[in-house]
Amino acid sequence: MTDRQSLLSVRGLNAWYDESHILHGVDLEVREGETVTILGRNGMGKTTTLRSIMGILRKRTGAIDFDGKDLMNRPLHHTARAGIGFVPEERGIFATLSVEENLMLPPIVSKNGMSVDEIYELFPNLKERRSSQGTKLSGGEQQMLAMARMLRTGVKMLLLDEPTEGLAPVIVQRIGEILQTLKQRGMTILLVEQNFRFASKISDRFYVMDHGVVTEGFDVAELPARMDTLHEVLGV
Ligand SMILES: Nc1ncnc2c1ncn2[C@@H]1O[C@H](COP(=O)(O)OP(=O)(O)OP(=O)(O)O)[C@@H](O)[C@H]1O
Repeated sequence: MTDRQSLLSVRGLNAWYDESHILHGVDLEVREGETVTILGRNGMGKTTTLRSIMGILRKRTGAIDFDGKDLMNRPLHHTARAGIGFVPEERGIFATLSVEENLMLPPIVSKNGMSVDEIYELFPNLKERRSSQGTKLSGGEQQMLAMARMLRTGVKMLLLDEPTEGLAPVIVQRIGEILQTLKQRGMTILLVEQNFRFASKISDRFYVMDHGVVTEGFDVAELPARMDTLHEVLGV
C-alpha cells in the first residue's frame, strides 16, 4: 500500500459546534484505492471528522488536501465537485421522489461515473424498485440508493458514515460485497463503522479516535496483534 499516492490528507484538524470544541488536531491520510476505517466509541468525533472534511461543519482549522486541492477554504459544493461523495448516517433520500429521481439528483462531477445501467447491474434491487417512492424503501435499499447516487456522479472517493447501521445481517453482507466490487474498480473509501466484523473484512487500514484525536493507526495485517487493546478501547 505504501507505494500508492496520498489522495486525502488531513492534518491538525480542529472543529467546533458553536462553542463546543470537538476535534483537537486530527491527523489522517487515505491513499488512492485504499479502504480506511475510523473506529472509536460513540461520541469520539468520527462523524464530526467526516462532516469537517466535507465542509458541512464550517468552524474548523487545520489542513485538508484532496487530490492536490486545498479543501479548507472552499464552499461545500466545491468539495463535492473536487470528487468526494459523502453518504451520511441518515442517508438523505428524498421521500417524495422515486428511486430513479433520487439517483439522478446530484450533479455529475467527472465523466468517470457509473452509468445508470451499470448501477442497476450492481444494485438489481434498485432497478426493480426504480419507480418506488423514497418512503417505500427499506433501510438497506435506502443505504444502497445513497451510495449508488454518489457512484453516478463520478467521485473518486466515498465517505461512508455507518453504512450498516440498523441493517439485517444478510443486507450487511450484500453491502460488504458491493464495497469489495467498488474497491476492485479502484474506488477510495473512508468509512466510519461500529460493526467491527464488517469493517475488518473490507479495510486495508484503521484509525482509532478517542476524544477528538486519532490515537492510533495501523494496517489490517496488524489486526490480530492489536485485538486485545482494541477490545479494551472499543469493546469489540
Ligand atoms: N450538532 C451538534 N451540536 C453540538 N454537539 C454535537 C453535535 N453533533 C455532535 N456533537 C457532539 O460532538 C461529539 C462528537 O460527536 P460525533 O457524532 O462526531 O461522534 P462519533 O464518534 O461519530 O459517535 P457516534 O457514533 O455517536 O455518532 C459528541 O460529544 C457529540 O455530542
